[in-house]
Amino acid sequence: MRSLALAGKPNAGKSTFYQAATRAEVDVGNYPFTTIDANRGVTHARTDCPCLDRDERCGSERCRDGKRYVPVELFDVAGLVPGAHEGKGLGNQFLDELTDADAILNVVDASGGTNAEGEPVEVGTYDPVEEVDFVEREMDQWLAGIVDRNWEGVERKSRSPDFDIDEVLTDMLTGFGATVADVAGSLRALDYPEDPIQWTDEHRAALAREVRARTKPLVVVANKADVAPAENLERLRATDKPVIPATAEGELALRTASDADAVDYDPGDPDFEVVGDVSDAQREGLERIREVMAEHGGTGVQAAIDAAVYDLLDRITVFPVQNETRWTDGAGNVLPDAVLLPRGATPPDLAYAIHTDIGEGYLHAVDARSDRRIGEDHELSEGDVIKIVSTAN
Ligand SMILES: Nc1nc2c(ncn2[C@@H]2O[C@H](COP(=O)(O)OP(=O)(O)OP(=O)(O)O)[C@@H](O)[C@H]2O)c(=O)[nH]1
Repeated sequence: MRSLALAGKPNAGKSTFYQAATRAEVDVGNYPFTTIDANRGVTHARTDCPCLDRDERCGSERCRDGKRYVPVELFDVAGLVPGAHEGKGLGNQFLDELTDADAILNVVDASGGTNAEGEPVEVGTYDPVEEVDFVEREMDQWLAGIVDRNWEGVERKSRSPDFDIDEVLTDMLTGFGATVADVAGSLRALDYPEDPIQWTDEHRAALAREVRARTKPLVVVANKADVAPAENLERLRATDKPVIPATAEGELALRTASDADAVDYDPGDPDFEVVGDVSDAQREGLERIREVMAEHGGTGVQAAIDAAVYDLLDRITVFPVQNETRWTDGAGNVLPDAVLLPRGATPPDLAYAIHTDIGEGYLHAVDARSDRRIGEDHELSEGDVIKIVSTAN
């Protein structure tokens, strides 16, 4: 799993979401992500820690009383405006960056208080449903442009006797994150002429749409839910996308207050408790956030990340250990790591995800909960605690 990208029109609240979601990070140097800069950081998916099944909580710095936070890269890309695929705004630079993302958090201003360019208008006068299609449309048109520009090459290759359209198109789209399965699935989903020379612009546009939908699934973050008319949220929910109402500003306020020991709050909690000194104005602000949380089950920031990781991308969390009795690594740390794997992953997949050497030297695996060996084809499950035995460890 590579990363999640925040996308949306200017002023929808992406920076606020990003700041809130990456705030708790302290130890950035320990992550395998190459570039960490102002717009690229670490957030966390939240799941149950396996230590909940033991007598004591594990004490990992990423476990808060059984709530486990699993690192995921998040990046925020500067303002996308309509026409970006033609180079408007920051245009292609934005779209290029999106190629890195496994899934997109499409941040929408659900209050309807800003227009397509992000300029303030009277709350409720702009239809946020417009914003739901817009990010997809920009990505689709941009990818269609890439396909168009490369089509002559595809036609040339089609004259070769061992021409394989899946392979040629995958080569072309691999930079966008497309696999052979994505390309083959896209080709089968629609009815295309066998000979690339007979393809029209519409065929290429349809292929771009299909590949994009498979490689960049999208969750709608209906932000500014604190001031959004209920009707807007209903209209957003009526689209065919997963929609998570959110208040990024509320989450940022809670995380800031939590850092200052003013409130007891863990990201993703449905509520919080005021535990420190706060001014009357602060208390009033916090109570307003509480009302929004009560209506939506939380601030929505953690829920949006979890929806992207666990629902859209269908990942499971697996906890590798070296000692299957104590659930520790070599240094005695309990449940030190959590790895996100695609559903259906097997012990060798986990071994490779830990390190290529561990994967190459794979011997067998032990399920630490049952203390039994599991086969190479065994499908791992959410929350599994697994010891990998490898010639490399
Ligand atoms: N009411 C309300 N306002 C919010 C919320 N989240 C963000 N805002 C406000 O919306 C405005 C825009 O937020 P930003 O986070 O800067 O928006 P952005 O999408 O990053 O904008 P660009 O950097 O221009 O792309 C700011 O004034 C925020 O305070 C929210 O949950 N509720």
